[in-house]
Amino acid sequence: MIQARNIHYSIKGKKLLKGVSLEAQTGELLAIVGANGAGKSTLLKVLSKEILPEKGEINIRQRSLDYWSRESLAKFRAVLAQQNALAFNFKVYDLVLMGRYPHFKGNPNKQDQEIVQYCLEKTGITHLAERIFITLSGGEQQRVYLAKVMAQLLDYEAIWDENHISKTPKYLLLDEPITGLDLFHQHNLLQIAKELTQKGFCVIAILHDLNLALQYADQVLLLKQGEVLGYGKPVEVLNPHNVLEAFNISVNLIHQSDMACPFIVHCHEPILTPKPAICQPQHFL
Ligand SMILES: Nc1ncnc2c1ncn2[C@@H]1O[C@H](COP(=O)(O)OP(=O)(O)OP(=O)(O)O)[C@@H](O)[C@H]1O
Repeated sequence: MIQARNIHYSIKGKKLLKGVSLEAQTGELLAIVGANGAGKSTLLKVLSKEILPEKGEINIRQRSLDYWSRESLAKFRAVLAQQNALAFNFKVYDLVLMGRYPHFKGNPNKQDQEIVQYCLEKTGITHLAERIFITLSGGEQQRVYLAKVMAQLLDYEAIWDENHISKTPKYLLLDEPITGLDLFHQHNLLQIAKELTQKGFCVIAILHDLNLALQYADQVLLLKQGEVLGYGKPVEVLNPHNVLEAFNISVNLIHQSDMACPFIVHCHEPILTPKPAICQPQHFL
């Protein structure tokens, strides 16, 4: 379980996170949603120990995040950041193999290589293995990042046994993982994330597409200006009232009998923008 309690974070006097708490279990996909600038990436950076909160507590595997060194965290926690800065002249295969670095000393063994092969296959990039990373399209690059973080965390047994559940919990933190992906690959990525939850992973993903959050998340954390506006089951959190409050847009939740979850559509109601004061004729009198 990853637990965050009462997290506060400020930068240059601006409060970016104000008392955020969450609890994500293994076997669960938690989606973090909210408008641009709501604090989602900041929260993910705090959870991944990239930045330190000024107040609050984070526990992972029943121990404070402070307890874990970066090296030990790298064995069971991987992060797909929004802006990656990988060494771009590497071949795709070598970049994905870098995901295994926390696990081997010196040279990768056969198991590391098989894990890499498996992750290339799962993300549909085996045919790109010998390509130089910078020559790939944006969506292809995004799948390489996914393959790399998968390779970092997967147990060898998991590639042979689809029912394998990791004995030690794994944590995958994804910041807007579907950026640049086409519709097929958006669903493919989230299906992989779901499968990983069934292998003993806890996945926390920032998503902008609320319909994908409804479809794939077990829980949703809705942020507004650094505060939690809603936290719980997707259909409960992503109700029209909360969506209006968080995104300033009117929506309806459409339920269809042949669909497992409702979907959100924009409806053309007036939105709650602060209206400019309209001068009434008497003001001119
Ligand atoms: N280093 C910084 N200096 C000043 N302000 C910052 C800094 N980092 C983030 N912010 C501000 O903090 C707020 C939250 O940023 P954050 O990146 O967490 O938002 P977000 O919810 O991930 O947004 P988006 O959906 O646009 O990616 C934003 O207003 C951003 O401009």
